[in-house]
Amino acid sequence: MRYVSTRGESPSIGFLDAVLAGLAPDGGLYVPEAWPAFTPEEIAAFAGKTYAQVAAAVLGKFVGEDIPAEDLAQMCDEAYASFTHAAVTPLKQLAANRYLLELFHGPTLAFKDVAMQLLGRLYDYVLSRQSRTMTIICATSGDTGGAAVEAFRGRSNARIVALFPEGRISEVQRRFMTTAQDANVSCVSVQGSFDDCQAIVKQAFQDDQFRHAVDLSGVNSINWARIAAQSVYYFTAAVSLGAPDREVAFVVPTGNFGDAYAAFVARQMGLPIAKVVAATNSNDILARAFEDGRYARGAVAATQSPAMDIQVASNFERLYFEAVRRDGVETGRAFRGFNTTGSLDIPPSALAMMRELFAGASVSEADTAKTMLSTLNETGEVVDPHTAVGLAAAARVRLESPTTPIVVLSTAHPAKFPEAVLAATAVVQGVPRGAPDLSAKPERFDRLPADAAAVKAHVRAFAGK
Ligand SMILES: Cc1ncc(COP(=O)(O)O)c(C=O)c1O
Ligand SMILES: N[C@@H](CCOP(=O)(O)O)C(=O)O
Repeated sequence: MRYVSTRGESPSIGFLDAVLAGLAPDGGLYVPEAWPAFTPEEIAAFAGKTYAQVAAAVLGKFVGEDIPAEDLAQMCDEAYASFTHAAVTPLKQLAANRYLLELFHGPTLAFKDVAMQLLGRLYDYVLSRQSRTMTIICATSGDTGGAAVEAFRGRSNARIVALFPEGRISEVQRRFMTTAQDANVSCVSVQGSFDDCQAIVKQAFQDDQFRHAVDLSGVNSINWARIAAQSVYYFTAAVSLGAPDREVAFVVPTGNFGDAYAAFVARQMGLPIAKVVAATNSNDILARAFEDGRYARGAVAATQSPAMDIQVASNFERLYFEAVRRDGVETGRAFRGFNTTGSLDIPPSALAMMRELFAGASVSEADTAKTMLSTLNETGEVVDPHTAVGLAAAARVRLESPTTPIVVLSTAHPAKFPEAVLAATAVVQGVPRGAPDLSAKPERFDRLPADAAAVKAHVRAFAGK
């Protein structure tokens, strides 16, 4: 399996090289050169398999010859043994044809653990064989950073720098990063937004000298292994609801568009997905793009669902690339232009292709809070504000067939956002049994301006390069 850049100007590379590379040298994102697929019989055979077994089968399609099947299977077994629920990502029925897919049973209580627990092992596997130590940089609006720190802390062949926007993530999210005392972890509070943090990460990858000096890698959803690992739960959920003989729709709380795009990947591989609704908070760049065909950045607003306070949805470039029939020159032109002007007009044929699968829905702050309360009253479930955005969007979904099950992704445990949960529902939400109480642990982080040069200097000093 080879990987090509969405901007068409970088040579194709193998799976492990794509994983370690982060961004392609031309500034694009890596995608598979051709889509691997399962037959309906192969998908049906996932029924009754463990999560780790399905993960190994799905990931195996992307890994190709780069990792022997038994090694990949062992990594999947170990990664998903770190989850506290036997099903790893259990489905919970809320009403007729309405389900929650709980993705928060990993060590940092957010869906990011699903991919990150695997990535930590994948890096260890490759880097130990190459006797190499890489510097990982990641931008976070709260959850990627914690999951990445947890997955990489204490590892001898990787150091990690997590950039988070100052004052714009919850205290629990921050503590999942900043209480790690391991010498290979550096957390940085950046005086700016998540978009600033992500732009700095992308700039760092495009500085060849810096990239080589620190041996840079990235574990945001830039990294194809993140997307591949996140496509697995669409298979397990859909199969348990009757796929491949029955279509399923998904509502995905969305920010950087990695998770919703992973649903597209699952469909490319043969999973019958009727619809994917990208549910946003008031940072609604994607909802607007699917609605009016204009992908245009707005000012970032702080919301109760801070992990989705994003106005530049990195993975939209991957979808655009598909929608313009894999024209790398056009994708490069469009996204270089977007970086300069802050907007791009989606060609009508590309928009039509996107709308075959995707719809957007933007949810107000008032509706998010109301949904947390009504979900508690009607189902007894306390949900986090990101999940509530998904549930509120799901209430608006009209599908061609009313019997198609609608699965809302529950992307974080409510304990990560106790203030928002308390304000909306009057419930005092503590961390679940077995999860660490980080509230009294000392924190350790640096503060920097939203400036790529300052961050790169910090990373060099941290890496000793
Ligand atoms: C809790 C939570 N929900 C939803 C999202 C949005 O996911 P994505 O960025 O893949 O669109 C995030 C951030 O990634 C998150 O942390
Ligand atoms: N919401 C994310 C933002 C980064 O997304 P990623 O999927 O590209 O890592 C976060 O919580 O950090």
